[in-house]
Amino acid sequence: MSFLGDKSAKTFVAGHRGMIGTAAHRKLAALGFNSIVVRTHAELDLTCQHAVDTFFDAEQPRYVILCAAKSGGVHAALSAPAEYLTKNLGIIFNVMTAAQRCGSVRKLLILASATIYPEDAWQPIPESAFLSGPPAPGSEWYSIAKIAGIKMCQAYREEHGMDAIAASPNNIYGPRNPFPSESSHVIPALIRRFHHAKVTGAPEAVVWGSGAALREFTHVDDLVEALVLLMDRYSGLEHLNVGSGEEMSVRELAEMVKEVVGYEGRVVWDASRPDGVPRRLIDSSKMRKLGWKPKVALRDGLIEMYQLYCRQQDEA
Ligand SMILES: NC(=O)C1=CN([C@@H]2O[C@H](COP(=O)(O)OP(=O)(O)OC[C@H]3O[C@@H](n4cnc5c(N)ncnc54)[C@H](OP(=O)(O)O)[C@@H]3O)[C@@H](O)[C@H]2O)C=CC1
Ligand SMILES: C[C@H]1O[C@H](OP(=O)(O)OP(=O)(O)OC[C@H]2O[C@@H](n3cnc4c(=O)[nH]c(N)nc43)[C@H](O)[C@@H]2O)[C@@H](O)[C@@H](O)C1=O
Repeated sequence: MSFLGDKSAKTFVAGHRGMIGTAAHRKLAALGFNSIVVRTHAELDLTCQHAVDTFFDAEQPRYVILCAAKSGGVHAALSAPAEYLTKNLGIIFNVMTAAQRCGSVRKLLILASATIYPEDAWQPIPESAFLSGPPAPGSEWYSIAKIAGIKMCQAYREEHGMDAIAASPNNIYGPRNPFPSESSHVIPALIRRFHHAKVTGAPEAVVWGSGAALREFTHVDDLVEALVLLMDRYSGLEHLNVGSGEEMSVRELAEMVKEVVGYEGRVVWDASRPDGVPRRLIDSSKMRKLGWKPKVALRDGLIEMYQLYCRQQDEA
């Protein structure tokens, strides 16, 4: 039976309070999945192997979508290398070993990342660039855990016949409650900063780096459409890229966020902050061949996020 034909099966969405996990949970509920299993971080620490084993033995899920991770933006990943490496390795290791051992799991999907690729990879980066060189410095701690996750999916498929797959998304953005902190990814950080500058009447607002870095932004609702498609129709050894294909500079992004927020002051670039890799555009043609087509235009997604931010500010 396919994933979409099996909506009463127990489906564990790990990390359902995070940005992607929330959207995945919402999407599955809307599709009619009626046995979704969730645990908060406080209820189940996925870095604790014994707790994860006990949970899988008790719940016996049939499907697992692993959205839990130690995740953050360019600065956060640079400043906590040990945490990014060990927590992400621990979560992936514990969930995959427990899923294999408990025997109930028919399919498992992990979220890798487009940061797995080397900085000098051909752009748009195809899946075949995987392990063609070391991952870009700065985020390598996080990336090595994601690389290990992809290799674990491949090893478990080869040795145990486990249907374990991996998606590698590029920069994802979308609604989230509570709104992410300043140390998070670029889009929520800029919404916060431009809004604050607007309401305080500040003449200028600071944006990190040079503005020259190129990034590809994909709305979280489009990503979860891809995840559902992968759960339903894909059972390959290779991880698949998920990105909108729309590339822009951080400078262009900052101008768009500024306009959506309605801030009329000046943008000042803080060159002491990291740019990260100069360019990261992935080739998602394999995902598109499966039938995936991103729908949310960046400007519309930004408007939705800013409205949410204003509502949250009003309620606070
Ligand atoms: N956002 C992006 O641009 C991209 C994300 N990804 C990957 O997608 C996945 C989801 O990302 P995203 O939704 O943005 O991340 P978030 O940080 O929004 O969510 C991660 C969730 O995982 C939970 N979590 C963290 N550690 C543990 C733990 N030890 N035990 C249980 N739960 C835990 C967090 O809970 P708490 O907050 O309580 O710690 C949080 O709810 C991650 O694997 C990430 O690496 C890949 C590419 C791009
Ligand atoms: C796929 C991959 O995607 C992400 O990696 P990232 O691209 O490094 O993410 P970011 O959102 O931190 O930065 C993007 C760009 O934006 C610039 N920038 C400007 N001003 C701010 C700012 O205020 N904050 C931040 N964070 N960045 C800023 C910053 O200098 C950089 O050039 C992670 O989610 C990673 O986990 C992941 O998996």
